[in-house]
Amino acid sequence: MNAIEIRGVVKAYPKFTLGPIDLTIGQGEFFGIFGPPSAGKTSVLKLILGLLNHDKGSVSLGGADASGMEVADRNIAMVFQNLALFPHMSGRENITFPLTERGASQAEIAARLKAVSEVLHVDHILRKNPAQMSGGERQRVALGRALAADSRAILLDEPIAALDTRLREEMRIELKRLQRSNNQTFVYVSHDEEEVMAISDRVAVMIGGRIVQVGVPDDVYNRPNCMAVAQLIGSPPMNLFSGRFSDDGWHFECDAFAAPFPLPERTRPGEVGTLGIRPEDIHQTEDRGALSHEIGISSIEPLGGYTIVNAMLGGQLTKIRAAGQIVRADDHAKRVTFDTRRLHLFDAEANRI
Ligand SMILES: Nc1ncnc2c1ncn2[C@@H]1O[C@H](COP(=O)(O)OP(=O)(O)OP(=O)(O)O)[C@@H](O)[C@H]1O
Repeated sequence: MNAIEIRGVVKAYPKFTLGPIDLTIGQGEFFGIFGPPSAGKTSVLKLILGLLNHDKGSVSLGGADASGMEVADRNIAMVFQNLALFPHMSGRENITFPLTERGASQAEIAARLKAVSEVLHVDHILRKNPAQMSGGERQRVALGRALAADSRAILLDEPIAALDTRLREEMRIELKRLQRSNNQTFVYVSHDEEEVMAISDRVAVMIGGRIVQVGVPDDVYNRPNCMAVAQLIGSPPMNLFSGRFSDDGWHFECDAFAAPFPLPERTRPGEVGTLGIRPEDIHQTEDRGALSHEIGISSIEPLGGYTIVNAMLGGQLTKIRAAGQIVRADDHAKRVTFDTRRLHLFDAEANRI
């Protein structure tokens, strides 16, 4: 049975319309929602939690219609970005708050606290107040509170955005481990594509109040269904060349180049379109054939294990991701070739061909 089903949901704010949203999240799934600021990600979580009433459509939880169901009856926990811990309560009181609220027995509270402390390693902070905790500790307490409630699903809204990079990476691994060991449904919102791609079983990409693509991270990265997703996912973003598909159906022509690419049958000869190529799919070559292009290197950014080469290709700035540490522009070839198995073609409406 699906943990969460959203069907045709629309919510109109005065200046923003969310939806229509259709989303199915499976029991035990780690589901990521990714999108730029103001895409509507938090609003989707609020719909699930019951903090937001929709104008149209339906939300079901565990197969039951949740319309009109009170927040407390939905049995869903949420970890907010600001964590929303009670400042006057200790770590222990914060974690056990939902259990105390619903009148759980002292024995149950003790058992749940023990279980949560074991997985989150929070024993040493149970007596501290939030003001005495580090960012990572507060984070653990907020998660502990969500886990202690033993809810149907946990919604996490940018839960680690405020932490430093190293701690974020640690927490990411910990979150995934927790979710797996509890086999609990997690819905994880982030505007950090690397984070959401690394942690999620499936990802929904939201833009302007709509979900534009849902898929496993590999699919969203390798088969973005429109140019907007292609540009949002991947860093540096995909290089896009606008041009047209030649009349003979064999070439893509643009200002930067006209080259024979094995265009799929679905492309319409003579139509305008866009060719996309990810920075890591452009390679150095000595070959001077029709599939190679001359570049003029404008700058290089050595980033440790790889180097970003900023180059002009037929007048267009093109990002190339080269393996290894390149420190001088002269150490990179002045010709490149595209991996033709990894081209992305988009039609005049910016949809994937
Ligand atoms: N209660 C509200 N009343 C009116 N407009 C709202 C309300 N809540 C959200 N909005 C608007 O809806 C849009 C989406 O907001 P939402 O917080 O869902 O997006 P988000 O993707 O989570 O953004 P962010 O990443 O910046 O947190 C925004 O333009 C916001 O101003």
